[in-house]
Amino acid sequence: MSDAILTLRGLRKSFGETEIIRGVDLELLPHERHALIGPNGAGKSTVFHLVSGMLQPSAGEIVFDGRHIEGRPPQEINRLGLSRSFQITNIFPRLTVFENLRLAVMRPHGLHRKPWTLVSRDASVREHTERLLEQVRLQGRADAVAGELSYSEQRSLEIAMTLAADPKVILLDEPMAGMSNEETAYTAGLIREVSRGRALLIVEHDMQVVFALSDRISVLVYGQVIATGTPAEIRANPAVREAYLGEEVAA
Ligand SMILES: Nc1ncnc2c1ncn2[C@@H]1O[C@H](COP(=O)(O)OP(=O)(O)OP(=O)(O)O)[C@@H](O)[C@H]1O
Repeated sequence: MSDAILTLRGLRKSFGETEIIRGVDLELLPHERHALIGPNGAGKSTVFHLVSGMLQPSAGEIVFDGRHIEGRPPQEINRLGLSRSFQITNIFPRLTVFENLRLAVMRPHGLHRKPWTLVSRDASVREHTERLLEQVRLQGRADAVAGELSYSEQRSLEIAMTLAADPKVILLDEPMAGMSNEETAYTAGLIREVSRGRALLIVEHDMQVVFALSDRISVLVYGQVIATGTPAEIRANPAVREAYLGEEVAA
């Protein structure tokens, strides 16, 4: 019996004749920060698409919190407590920060239309939204139009939206892409805070961030996990250095 909150077993995905994910095994423990790294085209985003339900696996199992979720629709997987970062394109640019986040908070409550609960629900939705804004330090920007936020502020909003349903597992796909060093450091700190008490699976190309943030790292090369271990173990692994890291992080 495994303690993992998320388990991938023999996961495979082909596009036409080409097998891109070639038997991936991976375990995410309940409170760990786990990075999935690997060269361009290794299949990292495809793994995320499979786990979040955007793509159907060709074979294999995905077990989340004791339930098989392979092939289930994204909304259902999300409702079970696995949340993938919303891309910036999911932010409504003309709505305010508060309005965007409130929509994300309301989504898991469904569309119950019981008038006698509306007032109390409104208050709790507002409270929850404010708490999330504080958590990602956007409370001062609540009334700003989302489309006018800076890039890293948009990413913070995106992270808050990911947290809205209080997920057990968060998947973040390249959250630092396109950021300056300063923005990267800020966002890394934020991710560290908001992932506390949850499991995080992150795909990120910035190796400094990956090695500083992760409890464990899995290395995906050509659709297979060639190693999983602590940052120190991964850094010292000869196969990983040969296939991916090279001398970059050898020091
Ligand atoms: N829908 C698709 N149809 C056909 N091939 C695809 C499809 N999606 C991805 N691929 C191919 O699968 C391979 C893995 O892509 P994927 O985006 O998962 O890699 P990645 O590790 O996330 O890469 P990067 O680090 O560059 O983001 C690539 O060769 C890509 O061209």
